[in-house]
Amino acid sequence: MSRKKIIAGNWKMHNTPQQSLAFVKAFLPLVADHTRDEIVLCPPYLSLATVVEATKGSNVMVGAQNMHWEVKGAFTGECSPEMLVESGVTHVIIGHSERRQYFNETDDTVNRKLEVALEHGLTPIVCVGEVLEEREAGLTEDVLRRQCSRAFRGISGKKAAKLVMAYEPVWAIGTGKTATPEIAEDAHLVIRGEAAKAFGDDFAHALRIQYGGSVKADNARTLMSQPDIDGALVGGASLDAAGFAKIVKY
Ligand SMILES: O=C(CO)COP(=O)(O)O
Repeated sequence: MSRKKIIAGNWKMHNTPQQSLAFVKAFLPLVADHTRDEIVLCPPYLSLATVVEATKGSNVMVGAQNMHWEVKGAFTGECSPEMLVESGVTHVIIGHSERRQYFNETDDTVNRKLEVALEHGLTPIVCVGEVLEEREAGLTEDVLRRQCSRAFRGISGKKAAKLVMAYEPVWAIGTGKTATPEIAEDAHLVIRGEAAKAFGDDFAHALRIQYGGSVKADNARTLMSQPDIDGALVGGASLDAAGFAKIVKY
């Protein structure tokens, strides 16, 4: 079975609503005929509505970069799954390493968010990946197994059908140091193995696993030609419409 690749741009804290609109206007014509892959833009919260509106009827979907696990409540500064769904958002990134590093995201909160995202019909993109010290200490596989098994805890394969995983080695994010296709492929196999343990072989076989970390137009094709790399989660290089379109069309 071939897995449809999913290529997502994580804009992080870039692009005001006006800047986002200008991006979408430039980007849509460049990818209008592209049906081979799923294309997702993940703007910051305040630009979500603008991007949803501007991409309506197109082949581009919209994801959030985070969300809370509760539907409502006294959680100042947070955004709920219900709010995302009502805004026309279809995808949500969960457990990005920057959230783990700067905003106290843990394997446990990732698990709670994953469960709630699935309950609300969102397509979760769950990020896992080791930091440099862990890789150098030979702990990559342990870290990936732990992050995956904790993220999947208590979740049924039936419910998890929409799940997308992203392998983002932290040492490759924003550093220009891309993982070699072999390193990425090995990590993807570990993640697929954990999915098989949690949800069964058929599920794992259908699961899409993106690679993220210094993906550029000139390395996208090599990465995505690996058998277990099913797309890309692109940071810096997704901020330029023409450049990101090139990645999408790798
Ligand atoms: O964190 C990333 C995507 O979520 C990757 O960022 P860069 O593509 O800028 O390395």
